[in-house]
Amino acid sequence: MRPAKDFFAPLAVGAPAPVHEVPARPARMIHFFDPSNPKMAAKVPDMVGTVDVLLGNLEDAVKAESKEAAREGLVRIGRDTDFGEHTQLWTRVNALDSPWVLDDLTTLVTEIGDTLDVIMVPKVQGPEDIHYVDRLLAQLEAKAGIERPILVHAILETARGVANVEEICGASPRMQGISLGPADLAADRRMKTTRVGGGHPGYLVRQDPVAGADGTPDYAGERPHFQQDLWHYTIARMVDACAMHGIFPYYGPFGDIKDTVACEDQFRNAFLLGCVGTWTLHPVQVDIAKRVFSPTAEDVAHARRVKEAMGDGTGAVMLDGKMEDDASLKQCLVILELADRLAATDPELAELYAQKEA
Ligand SMILES: CC(=O)SCCNC(=O)CCNC(=O)[C@H](O)C(C)(C)COP(=O)(O)OP(=O)(O)OC[C@H]1O[C@@H](n2cnc3c(N)ncnc32)[C@H](O)[C@@H]1OP(=O)(O)O
Ligand SMILES: CC(=O)C(=O)O
Ligand SMILES: [Mg+2]
Repeated sequence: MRPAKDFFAPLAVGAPAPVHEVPARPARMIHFFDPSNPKMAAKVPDMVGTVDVLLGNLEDAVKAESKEAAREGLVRIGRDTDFGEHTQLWTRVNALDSPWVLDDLTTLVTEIGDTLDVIMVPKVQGPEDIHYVDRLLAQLEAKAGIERPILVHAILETARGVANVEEICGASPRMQGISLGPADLAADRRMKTTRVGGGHPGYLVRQDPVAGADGTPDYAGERPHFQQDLWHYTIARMVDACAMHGIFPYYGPFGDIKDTVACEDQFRNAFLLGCVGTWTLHPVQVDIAKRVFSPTAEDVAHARRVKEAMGDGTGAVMLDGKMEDDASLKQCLVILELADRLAATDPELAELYAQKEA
């Protein structure tokens, strides 16, 4: 165990000092692209400013024969692209047990480490995986003369990872956040869904049977049923672990690209439960993520009214027939803080929220 006094000490001589608080930069959508795919890579410069995070993916979805091309492509993009003030560059490296990850980390940190904001580590099993990456990054940062620490994001996609999620979140001051990895997690848990995220029509609850003419339950009669969220438990657990450690939870991929309606539902469930963003796999998902992970103008206006009505923040008042008090004010302050943060980087939202105020 690392004692508290050493928690924020650099792990290599010459490495930058770890951050004491993870910067709350907007990351409503982490947009995935394959740097070995020339068509996708060519679109990256035009996406700057339209997405909060561009993520060069090196892991799953990149063919084994293209791993080196993806790594080299990402180095080129990192060197040649101006990411501006508001779009971050992240990467997802290959898994820690793969033959590619050591070269991924070594190459990326030494070649474009000062441009990379966050490294996403897949299939994290426990704090030991984060400790390994933490020390190695410190060594590489020192070697490359990088002046601010690169942050680490873990994907929650194994049963062991879920069991250890609190320890993973607290394993290093580099920990920026966690994303749900529903595909690998489903396989690892031996769940029986073959979908990449989203619900399943078989996972439902059904209303009790009503009594038939003879007074006995009519099991064959019409009985409303409702599809349930397969991911609720894991997302809720991830949100609590992240909140406890002051880092950020994200929904992951929604693989049914054509089903934009269910995609929006899944994203919104995650937003309401506390996630700050999601992955976008295709350009069609970007606006959905932007819409869902930005509070609505109505929510912002309501939160402002509660804040106003609550004066010094204590006591209870009635507003539109509803009780508001110290606790509901805190809920409203969450919305207002997020709205202010997003408006600072998104002029359209700034205007929308200001209009509602006028
Ligand atoms: C479980 C996990 O690990 S999830 C994370 C790993 N998976 C990924 O990263 C997947 C990323 N996304 C993709 O690979 C692709 O979007 C696919 C394979 C899902 C669909 O690709 P396509 O069949 O080419 O989609 P489609 O034909 O609708 O693409 C339309 C245009 O958008 C482009 N495009 C598609 N996805 C992206 C993207 N993620 N970023 C930028 N541009 C994209 C295509 O190149 C195409 O460009 P064009 O009009 O110049 O030809
Ligand atoms: C997100 C991811 O990697 C997965 O679902 O497996
Ligand atoms: Mg995965």
